[in-house]
Amino acid sequence: KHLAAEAFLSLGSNIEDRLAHLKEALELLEKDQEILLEKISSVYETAPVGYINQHPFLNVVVKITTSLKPFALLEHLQEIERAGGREREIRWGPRTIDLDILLYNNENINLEHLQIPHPRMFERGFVLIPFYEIEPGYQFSDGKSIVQYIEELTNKEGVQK
Ligand SMILES: Nc1nc2nc(S)n(CCO)c2c(=O)[nH]1
Repeated sequence: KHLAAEAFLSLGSNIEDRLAHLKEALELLEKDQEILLEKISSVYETAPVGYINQHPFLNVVVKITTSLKPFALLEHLQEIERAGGREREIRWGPRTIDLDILLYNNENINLEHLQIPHPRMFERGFVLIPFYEIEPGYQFSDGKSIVQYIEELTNKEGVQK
């Protein structure tokens, strides 16, 4: 596998057998000839954000190396979501499995169907904490560390409560 790029993905599931859906998605990622799983975080149970009265999610963050370019990677992830039987009826509705691209090398992409870095990742504890677990020393292009983003989020949430 010629794996040129490094990327981070967030995986989440909040219906049926959540753990089985996560495992299935990880197996499909690993089976993909163009994706190599480098690191997988622990599984975190997290309160749903962005949508009310949903069931709690199970989330992980994974580090991959891949020969796929960003759009091709997005397509492969959408194929895994479909394979996981994702019901797209309700936007933000319950989902069997959700795969988001968080980062792709140091690239900045801002298109309608693809924004990298993921636009909401810095407000999501369910992304930042697992990310920190597998890559504590990550330096973002703005020079900030993952710890600084966690502190900012914690302070903000502190203020809100
Ligand atoms: N805790 C939690 N809340 C979420 N809200 C949305 S939308 N999602 C799907 C990810 O875009 C999640 C999630 O994965 N975990």
